[in-house]
Amino acid sequence: MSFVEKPAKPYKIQLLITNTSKIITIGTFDGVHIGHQKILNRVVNLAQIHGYTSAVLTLFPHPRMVLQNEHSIKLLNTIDERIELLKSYGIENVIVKEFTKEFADLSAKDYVKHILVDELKTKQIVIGYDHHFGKNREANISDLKQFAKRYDFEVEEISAQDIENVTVSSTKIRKALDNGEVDLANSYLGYNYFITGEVIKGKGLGRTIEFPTANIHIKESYKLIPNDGVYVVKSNIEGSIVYGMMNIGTNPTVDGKERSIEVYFLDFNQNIYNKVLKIEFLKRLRSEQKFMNIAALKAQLKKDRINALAYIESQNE
Ligand SMILES: Cc1cc2nc3c(=O)[nH]c(=O)nc-3n(C[C@H](O)[C@H](O)[C@H](O)COP(=O)(O)O)c2cc1C
Ligand SMILES: Nc1ncnc2c1ncn2[C@@H]1O[C@H](COP(=O)(O)OP(=O)(O)O)[C@@H](O)[C@H]1O
Repeated sequence: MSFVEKPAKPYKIQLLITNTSKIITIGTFDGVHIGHQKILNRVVNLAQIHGYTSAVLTLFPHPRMVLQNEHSIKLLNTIDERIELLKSYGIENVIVKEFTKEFADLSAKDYVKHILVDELKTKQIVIGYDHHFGKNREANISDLKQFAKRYDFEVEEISAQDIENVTVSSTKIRKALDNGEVDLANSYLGYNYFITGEVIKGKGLGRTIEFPTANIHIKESYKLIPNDGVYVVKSNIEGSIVYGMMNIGTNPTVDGKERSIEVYFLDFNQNIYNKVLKIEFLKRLRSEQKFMNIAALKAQLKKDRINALAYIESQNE
């Protein structure tokens, strides 16, 4: 199977903005990693103390996609995944603003007055010391503190020290995944890196070698796919945890041209065409190889299965 890179469609998100006083933090939060989680925790705790709604203002598409027209940029989460992750850490109101050229052109004052104060009813902002905002990133945290006095909200600054103490970054996680180091990425994320996609028809070859594979189609072309290779993975299929081994690559043995993502699920025999699966990466087993023939590939798949089972057993002890 293949997944075709389509240009990202303009994304319209209609999410309810609650009509309540809010404590918010603002950012891209790509990955929602352990550093982000610390900030989210602070927002959730303060919201409870003050009786505010905890909220995140996040922008989509990524500013670089819009301002530099960079379509090659890959993100750790699709926008839907980002919303779900933010909610899973206790954020009550996730507000996604479409990042357009017009949005980027808002002056710092208009952004604070119209969006943060009037529209979102912000009472407190938790934000990093180096945050910039408004047209051309014209305003900084000391400007924000001036606005706070004028419009009656509070600013809690996260210090340079606190930010440097968190040695994790979205960039580091992207690099780890580009190298296939999923266990390193998982330790930075605080959860297992995952993809979400629909099971589509492949060439029908897998079944003939007794390794049927679910071919996964990810509709968001900006989603980062880990480096080509074979991985132990896990999914929840209709309430049951199912382990599997995934191949990401071009299937050189059968002279494949396009990159595909396919999973052979262990101890599993169900038709799952058209189902949308969330699949977590657990461990990298090996690189994709070109074998002499299909029999050699099949022999390797049997070895992969033994290695995958040994890994799963070692984790479940
Ligand atoms: C765990 C796993 C590992 C694989 N490793 C390789 C590999 O190293 N080289 C390769 O050419 N194909 C590899 N494949 C892909 C097979 O070539 C592929 O499953 C087969 O072509 C069937 O494709 P289909 O589902 O589109 O019919 C692997 C598949 C799986 C599930
Ligand atoms: N153990 C399994 N792992 C993955 N898919 C399975 C398994 N058992 C049955 N299936 C089903 O078989 C399909 C894969 O069969 P396969 O012969 O590889 O065809 P295709 O190339 O069209 O995906 C999957 O999409 C799924 O619906």
